[in-house]
Amino acid sequence: MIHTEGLTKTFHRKKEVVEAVKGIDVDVREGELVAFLGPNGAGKSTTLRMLTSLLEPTSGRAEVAGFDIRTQPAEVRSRIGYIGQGNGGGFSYRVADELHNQGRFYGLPASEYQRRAADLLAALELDGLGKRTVQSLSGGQRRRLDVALGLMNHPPLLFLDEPTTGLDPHSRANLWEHIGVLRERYGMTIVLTTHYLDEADSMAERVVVIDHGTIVADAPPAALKRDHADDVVTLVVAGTPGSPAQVPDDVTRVRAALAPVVGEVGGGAGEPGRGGSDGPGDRLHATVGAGGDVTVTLSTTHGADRLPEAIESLRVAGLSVRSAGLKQASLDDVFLNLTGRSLREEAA
Ligand SMILES: Nc1ncnc2c1ncn2[C@@H]1O[C@H](COP(=O)(O)OP(=O)(O)OP(=O)(O)O)[C@@H](O)[C@H]1O
Repeated sequence: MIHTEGLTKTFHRKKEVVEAVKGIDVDVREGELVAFLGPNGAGKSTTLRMLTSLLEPTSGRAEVAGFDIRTQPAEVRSRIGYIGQGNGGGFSYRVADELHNQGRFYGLPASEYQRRAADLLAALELDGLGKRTVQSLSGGQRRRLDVALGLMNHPPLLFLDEPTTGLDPHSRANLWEHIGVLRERYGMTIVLTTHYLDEADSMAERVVVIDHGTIVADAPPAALKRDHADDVVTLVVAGTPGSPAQVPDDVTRVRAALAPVVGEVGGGAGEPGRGGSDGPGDRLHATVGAGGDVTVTLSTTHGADRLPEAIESLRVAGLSVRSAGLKQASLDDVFLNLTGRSLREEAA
């Protein structure tokens, strides 16, 4: 559906030169749901605007739905839907009129655009609102109208630029539900941008992480987390009551008990474990707190498995676990490890 080679875009604004996109190579297969994830100004919208033929690339090439974005923009446009960041409907217009006008733009006969409009209003739970003006709709309804407008030409490929930004959590979930239904019904390929980490994680089949105009990672969310981030298991183990002289023994006992869980290579504080320097492996840190308890943190790719194994190993060794916790790897950890910055903090 999409194939790009070295796509770039440089803006010249007065004396300022902004290299918004610095060489994007990406392929999207038919039926995929791909999220472009990155902080503000990363180049996501600019990439989307080039792929939709709204913006001419500075260099590089791209084929979208089988057509060249530079030389065959009309063919591209007739096969895509594009839902930009702003609301598409004119505020004082009626909902149904907006949809019908969109159908006319695509040269559909009246019977066809009326049928499609009615179908989409029903599919997006907007039925009954056709006669209302756009400005009278709620934020979530307005965004769903945007989606309906983008689907009037039944495009095989849909671009959504930050579809859920500004919506409350309920409306976000609701819009996603509708996108899922539409995808099933029309078998669309979907490319969207977002800076909601949770959304990219749970909804996208593939996440393309963009930073400073380049792709820094491109994989399914689970693979990104496996390859670029760790789960962290935290355990507090009761120390032996008595003199401070026993402290090193407690740490040694805890380490010995956890050695089979961590694996043959892992175990040294701060040392790379399985996976070596090529990727994250198990890493164990054990320190003694003021109260004499041993705090263990285990960085691992399989936290949900390691946590019960670790508790059981400590129990078998006669050690008592006071508390245990698991923080699973997130796409923010992935972004942090790849760029040295937190996407969550930048968004805030
Ligand atoms: N028309 C333009 N003229 C000059 N600079 C531009 C123009 N459009 C975008 N830029 C700049 O290009 C860079 C990338 O912008 P872009 O909108 O693609 O980022 P983004 O990742 O979509 O960000 P956001 O999440 O905020 O939408 C930014 O520095 C932006 O200021």
